[in-house]
Amino acid sequence: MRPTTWAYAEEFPTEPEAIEAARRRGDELGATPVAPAVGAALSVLAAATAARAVVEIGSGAGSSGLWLLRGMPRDGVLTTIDIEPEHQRAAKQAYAAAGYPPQRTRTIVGSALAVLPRLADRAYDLVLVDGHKPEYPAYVEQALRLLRPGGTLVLDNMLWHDRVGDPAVRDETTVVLRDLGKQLRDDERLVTTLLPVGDGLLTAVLRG
Ligand SMILES: C[S@@+](CC[C@H](N)C(=O)[O-])C[C@H]1O[C@@H](n2cnc3c(N)ncnc32)[C@H](O)[C@@H]1O
Repeated sequence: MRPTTWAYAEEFPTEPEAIEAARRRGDELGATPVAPAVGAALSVLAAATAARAVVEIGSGAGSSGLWLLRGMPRDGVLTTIDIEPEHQRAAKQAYAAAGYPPQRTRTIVGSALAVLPRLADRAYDLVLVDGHKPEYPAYVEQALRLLRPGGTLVLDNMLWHDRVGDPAVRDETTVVLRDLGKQLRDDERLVTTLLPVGDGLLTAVLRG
């Protein structure tokens, strides 16, 4: 694909003002927010699957959560986890500033690997993974337990800054993400694709 076409597609979505503000806050806090094209894909996935119960690992300052909420049905609830209280505070403010009532979000401060085991089995329609990259395999193990049959698993950064696609790059995080992508691709329980949007959005549906 020509770089101009690529850039056109990446810049195609219109970013709502409240999400732009959350993205800027995320950048300030060092909680790298999803790019608008990734966010728009999250909205579409949430809308296409009418995801009412969503878990997010890595709230940041709320960008990805706002994109998800945008696509979810009006009575949908986003459960979002972040280890940094300051990030979670910023995310909460972002949801309120965008007009979402508090009952639409459940914000949890804590380590994802401590929080996830407390969430119910087969109770969620969609799980977004955007936390600490080396922990992705452990998040996935939990996510597959949380998802209902037919539910959607989404992992951001699965191309990891152009590193995953280059076999010569073998640092620890890259290898973890590369191996995980292939493992999910080959998992018979899942229907999987790696969308080359933003930094790579691996999307998988748990077969019913
Ligand atoms: C890439 S940022 C998430 C950005 C967010 N999804 C967005 O679009 O605005 C990663 C987030 O994961 C959080 N995080 C890192 N390690 C974590 C852990 N072990 N448990 C939960 N959250 C973690 C960080 O504090 C950070 O806010």
